Amino acid sequence: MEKIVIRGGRRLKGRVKVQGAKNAVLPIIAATLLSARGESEIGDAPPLKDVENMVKVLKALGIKIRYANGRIYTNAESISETEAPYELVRQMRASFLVMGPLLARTGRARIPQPGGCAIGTRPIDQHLKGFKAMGAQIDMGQGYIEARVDGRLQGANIYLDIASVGATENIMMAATLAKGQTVIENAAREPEIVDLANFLNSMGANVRGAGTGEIRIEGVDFLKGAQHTVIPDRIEAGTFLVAAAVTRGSVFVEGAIGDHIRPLIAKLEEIGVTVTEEDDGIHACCEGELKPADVKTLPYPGFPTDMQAQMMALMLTIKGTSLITETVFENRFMHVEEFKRMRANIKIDGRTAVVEGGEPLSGARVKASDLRAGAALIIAGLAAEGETEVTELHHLDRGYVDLAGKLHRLGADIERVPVEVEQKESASELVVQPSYA
Ligand SMILES: CC(=O)N[C@H]1[C@@H](OP(=O)(O)OP(=O)(O)OC[C@H]2O[C@@H](n3ccc(=O)[nH]c3=O)[C@H](O)[C@@H]2O)O[C@H](CO)[C@@H](O)[C@@H]1O
Ligand SMILES: C=C(OP(=O)(O)O)C(=O)O
Repeated sequence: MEKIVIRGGRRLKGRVKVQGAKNAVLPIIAATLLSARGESEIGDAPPLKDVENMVKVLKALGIKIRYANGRIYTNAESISETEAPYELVRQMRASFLVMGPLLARTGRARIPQPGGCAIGTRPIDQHLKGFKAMGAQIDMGQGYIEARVDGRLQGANIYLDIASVGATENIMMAATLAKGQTVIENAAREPEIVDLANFLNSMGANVRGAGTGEIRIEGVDFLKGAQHTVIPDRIEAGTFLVAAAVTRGSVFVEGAIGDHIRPLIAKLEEIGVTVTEEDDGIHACCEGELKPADVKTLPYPGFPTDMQAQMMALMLTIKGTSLITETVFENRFMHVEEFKRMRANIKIDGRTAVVEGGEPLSGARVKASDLRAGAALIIAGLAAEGETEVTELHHLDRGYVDLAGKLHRLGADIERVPVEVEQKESASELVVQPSYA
């Protein structure tokens, strides 16, 4: 077990390169299952725990897949299994994204119920509604969801009650091989949906409208392997821009795409951060005093929920009251209790956190309750007085490649070290299995 130790007070300065997007590469790996001919090759696949797990899920389905030097090679001409292993699905909800492709390719899929996680209950009713509309029979029992269809899925009109990212992706993938046209209304519009659609189209699919609220998919008879490079990770990029602001530093995030993080850039500018978009990335720099601001998370193109915790860390360093409202997940304030250990003044009022910022944060021992909470605690530690120790790093490793190393190279006093024996002595810590997602 390891922890990250940060001694706060240093300004970040320099240049950092953004990794490939976790939330783009995971559905794209699942989509390679749709190819009945030839090999797929995915570039800029970040070496994350989630990527490793998704590769293992596909391996368990009997397809040829290997990961080397940031590239994933798959050949799914033959699929020998239609059941995803519980141990892997339990660790990563995104593995449920194999259901659409499996159903479309083989007419069968048996996936363990993915369950909730630290940020919310995260039902999958919209995914299942889509598959049912396309003619699949869905059976739920004993912790598994079984979907089956005799012959091909049928194209259908599907209105999503919630613009769910995962449901849009799962249904879009299933529809590529369905008979006739599928229309997804109230579809999610995230850049990762567009990236997936681009990959599907390069495999021979006919997907139009990705990135808008209405996606039209004309089913085709088969798909072939294709080459693709995933988009840069907008959440990792945003995390570095916010970290620059937290330390009142100056950081250039190479590869960041302004159009993918428009609401974050707008909010940083409103606060007083100078953000400059260049051809090859985005620069954030702080000179004057920063002002408090209110933030409300929303589906894309609104402010991303995956940046909410990091933004809260920034608000804690700004004098005055900021309101942070979380509307996407019902329980995404677990980091608040940990911030309080650092002497943060935050009150929760329903879905809104009232942040009284400007008082110095004090270094403390804190735990990452989820992936973005982990990143937020680390960047709060960059501004805190004294030493902060962040544990439960398995959450962080799901989505960030070497965050501590990258911050260190930007000038932070930060290191990742093994947890000392005295910290392991709590029996509960030794027996509880980490739940990743
Ligand atoms: C791997 C991946 O891409 N993960 C992202 C994806 O997660 P994910 O795809 O799971 O998120 P969704 O967009 O599906 O979830 C949004 C909201 O809809 C609800 N919901 C979703 C599906 C459903 O069938 N029924 C339902 O009620 C969820 O509980 C949640 O409250 O989008 C989230 C919202 O931007 C991000 O935080 C995650 O980082
Ligand atoms: C919530 C997240 O991811 P996941 O959907 O994989 O849990 C995230 O990336 O912040």
